[in-house]
Amino acid sequence: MRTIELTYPHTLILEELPETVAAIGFFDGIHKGHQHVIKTAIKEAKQRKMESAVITFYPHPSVVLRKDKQQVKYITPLREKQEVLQRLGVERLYIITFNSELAALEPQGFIDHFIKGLHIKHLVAGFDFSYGHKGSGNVDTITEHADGAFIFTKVDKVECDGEKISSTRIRKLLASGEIEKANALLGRPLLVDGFVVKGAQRGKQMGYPTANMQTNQDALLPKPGIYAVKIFYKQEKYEGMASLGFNPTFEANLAEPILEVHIFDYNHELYGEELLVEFHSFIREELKFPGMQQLKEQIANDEKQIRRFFSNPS
Ligand SMILES: Cc1cc2nc3c(=O)[nH]c(=O)nc-3n(C[C@H](O)[C@H](O)[C@H](O)COP(=O)(O)O)c2cc1C
Ligand SMILES: Nc1ncnc2c1ncn2[C@@H]1O[C@H](COP(=O)(O)OP(=O)(O)O)[C@@H](O)[C@H]1O
Repeated sequence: MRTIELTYPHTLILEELPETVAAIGFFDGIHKGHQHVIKTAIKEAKQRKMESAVITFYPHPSVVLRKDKQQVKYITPLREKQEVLQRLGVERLYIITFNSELAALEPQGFIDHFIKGLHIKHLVAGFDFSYGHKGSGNVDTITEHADGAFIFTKVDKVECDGEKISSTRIRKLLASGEIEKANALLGRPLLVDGFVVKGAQRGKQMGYPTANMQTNQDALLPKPGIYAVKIFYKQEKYEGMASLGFNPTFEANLAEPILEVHIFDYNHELYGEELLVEFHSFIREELKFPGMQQLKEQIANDEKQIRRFFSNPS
C-alpha cells in the first residue's frame, strides 16, 4: 500500500495518477461498518481493473473546528489505521491534512480538488458521510457535484444487535470495559502499541515482572483495570495479563494510567523494545491492597483466571 499525505492545495498531476475507486471517510477504528465501505471499493476496483484507495483525514476535524484543548484520542491512531488498511488489501492511502483551509473549502471545491483531481472514477462512502464547509455536502449532493466525472455508491449502515455500529458506540464500550463487545464491533481485538520503559522495579520482586509501556499519546485506552491480553513481540505472539491503571497499592497520585504487561512463560529483558498489546477480556477493576503480599495473591488468582480464559475460548 502506498501512503500519500496531502495538504490543501495538493500539487498532484491528474494525468500521472491511476484511475481509482476510492472509499472516503474518517474511519476511526475501521470497524465492521467502515470495513463494509472499504471492501465495497476494493471489490469495485477489482471488477473495473482500477486501483483501490482510501481517502481519509488527519487530525480529527474536531481538533480544528472545536479548538478544544483536550487532545483527541483515536481507536486507531494513524499507524494502526495504515496497518489495518494494508491488511484489508487497500492499494493506495491518501491522508488529507484537516486544517482550517480545508475546513473552509466549499463542497464543490472539495470534490473538484480531492475527488476529480485525484482521478477518482468511482467513490464509495457510508450513508452519513459529509464534506465541504460545515459539512454542507452529503451523500445526496455528491452526484450533482460529480457532474458525470465519477460514479458514487452509498453504503448503508451496518448494525449489530439492532443498533448502528459506530466509532462513538465503540468508544463508549471501551470506556465501560466492555472489551469483548467492542472487539466484536471492530471485527478484531483492540490493539495498543508502545515501548517498554523502566518502572519502580517492584514487579520482579513480586514474582510478576511487568513491562511498563509508553503508549502513543494519540491512542485511546480502554477503562482502567486488569485484562487478559495477547502480546506481539518480534513476530511471536504470547499470552499474558495487563494492568492498566494507577497502581493504588503503591502510588498516591499518578496523573495518567500506566499500561503494564506480564507475559506468561517468558523471562528476558524487554527494556526499549516495542510490544503490541491486544485486549481480549476485562477481568476486574484495580484495587488498593494493604500491601505487596495481598496484591501478589490476587495477581496469582488473576493469572489462573486468565490462563483458563485463554484455554477455553467460548
Ligand atoms: C495482573 C495484574 C494485576 C494488578 N492489579 C493491581 C491492583 O489491583 N492494584 C494495584 O495497585 N496494582 C495492581 N497491579 C500493578 C502492580 O502494582 C504493578 O505491576 C507492580 O507494582 C509493579 O510495578 P513496576 O512494574 O513499576 O515495578 C497489577 C499488575 C498485574 C500484572
Ligand atoms: N514475563 C515477563 N513479562 C514482562 N516483563 C518481563 C518478563 N520477564 C522479564 N521481563 C523484564 O522485566 C521488566 C519488568 O520488571 P519489573 O520488576 O516490573 O521492572 P519495572 O518496574 O522496570 O517494570 C520488563 O520490562 C522486562 O524487561
